[in-house]
Amino acid sequence: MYVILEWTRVDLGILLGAQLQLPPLQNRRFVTLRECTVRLIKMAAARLVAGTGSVKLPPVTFVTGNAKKLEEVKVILGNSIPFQSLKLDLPELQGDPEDIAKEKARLAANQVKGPVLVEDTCLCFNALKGLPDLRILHHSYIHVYALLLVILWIHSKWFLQKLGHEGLNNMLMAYEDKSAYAMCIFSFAIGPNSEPITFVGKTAGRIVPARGPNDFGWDPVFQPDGYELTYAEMPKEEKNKISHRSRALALVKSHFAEAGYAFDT
Ligand SMILES: O=P(O)(O)OP(=O)(O)OP(=O)(O)OC[C@H]1O[C@@H](n2cnc3c(O)ncnc32)[C@H](O)[C@@H]1O
Ligand SMILES: [Mg+2]
Repeated sequence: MYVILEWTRVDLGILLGAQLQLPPLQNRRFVTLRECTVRLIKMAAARLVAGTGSVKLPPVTFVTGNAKKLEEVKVILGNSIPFQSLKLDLPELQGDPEDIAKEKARLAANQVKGPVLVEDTCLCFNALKGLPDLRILHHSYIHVYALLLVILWIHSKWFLQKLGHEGLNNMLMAYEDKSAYAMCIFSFAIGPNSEPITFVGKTAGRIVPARGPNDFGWDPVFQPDGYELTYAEMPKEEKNKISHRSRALALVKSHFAEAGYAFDT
């Protein structure tokens, strides 16, 4: 039976963790008793196997073909997780965002033959009713698609390249609801044969006519809630404080801290 525990720093998990000399499970408000026990046992077992009190890993490889992503990841992670980067053009997969991220991690781990981190990012519009067919969208916009309730996510380079910033705005022309969210999913695979795990970060905002430098994807058309500036207009440090990417990476960092990985240098 699952028992829901309110997760505080003085609860059962912390007490168990302290007994086992394990780091606390961070950033979790609720956790099942079963999940807590399984995690603690897994971490303890991994450390016993490693024989050193921590799990030893070769350096993590962050695989991306996008230099702008890499810039942000470097700044956000700082020295918290030692990693190297590798530019691989992985296929632009379609489907459920978490599945895409996991598949990317599998493909990357198979090539790297070691621990990898990948990410998949998408911009999701809340208003569009119906999946657009790009060819029709280009000519007569959205009239044909008024009936189905759908969240459209724009997660491929190809989509943005085809439509441009104006095209993204045009898609929402007939709708009052310009709300959207940016979503980033990191996936970590410890090696080629391990099941990848995912970490999701989201930032809510809306789609606006393009403003600011045009050097990173859809940044000029996304204005996060609570701000008068688009991502592109914000100083980088400001974007990194509230971005979908930094929120997902906060979870990645917590995971690494909980697992207590140590890295070969
Ligand atoms: O090799 P990967 O990591 O897949 O790099 P990519 O450029 O293909 O990246 P995605 O598939 O995740 O992203 C799809 C599109 O979203 C854009 N994008 C990703 N993160 C963004 C961000 O923080 N702000 C604006 N655009 C972003 C990116 O430039 C692509 O055009
Ligand atoms: Mg991609």
